[in-house]
Amino acid sequence: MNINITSINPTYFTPASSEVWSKDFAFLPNEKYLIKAASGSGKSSFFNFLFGLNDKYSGTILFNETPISSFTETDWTTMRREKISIVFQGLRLFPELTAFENIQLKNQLTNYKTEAEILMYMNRLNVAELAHKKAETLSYGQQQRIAIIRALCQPFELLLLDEPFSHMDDILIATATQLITEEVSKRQATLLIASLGNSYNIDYTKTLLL
Ligand SMILES: Nc1ncnc2c1ncn2[C@@H]1O[C@H](COP(=O)(O)OP(=O)(O)OP(=O)(O)O)[C@@H](O)[C@H]1O
Repeated sequence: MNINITSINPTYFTPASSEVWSKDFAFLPNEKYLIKAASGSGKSSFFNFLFGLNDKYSGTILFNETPISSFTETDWTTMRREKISIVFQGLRLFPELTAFENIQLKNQLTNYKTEAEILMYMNRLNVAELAHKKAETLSYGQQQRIAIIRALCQPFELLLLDEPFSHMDDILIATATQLITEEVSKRQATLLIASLGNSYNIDYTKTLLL
């Protein structure tokens, strides 16, 4: 998916000058971008615009030439099932469901991954033994790993990760970035990672300061 952005700004606050707000730029397939953002600079707003959860902006965002402001709720539901996947800063796991159920809930919409593949991902991120524990009983770093696996268990052309590794140690981050970049390359997808500082040793096409 080609994403073209022309001079966007949130309508509800005046952001400081940056390489995102009021600028023109593109995100291309099979490329990785780091959005380096100070707290409060509007990183969640930017991701919510791209995920269709917030349309309070001026300027234009095009997905393959189509302004996303023209999408209906049905269009967005399809986009979120087939084209865009996200790890929210607040994760948004279902606390009463188990780790495995949280992943399957998303996966079952498209049956994108087999149960064996999901368990293999859980093994790689060292959470397989937690599969049947309720999400609310897991540490935040464990929940982050579940949210990452959930995001990978659906089709996508755009993967949005908002501070996805904040509670993970360096070894786990290296494993997670390996898994994520493998999946992104396989699908020729666009990866956007928002981070307050760390760039996680990923080979980015471009870093944008927000
Ligand atoms: N839907 C909204 N309506 C009105 N104001 C909003 C809305 N969403 C965010 N804001 C405001 O916009 C500003 C930027 O918020 P945002 O959550 O986008 O920043 P952020 O960079 O993600 O912050 P942090 O890194 O601290 O989570 C804040 O002052 C926030 O209160």
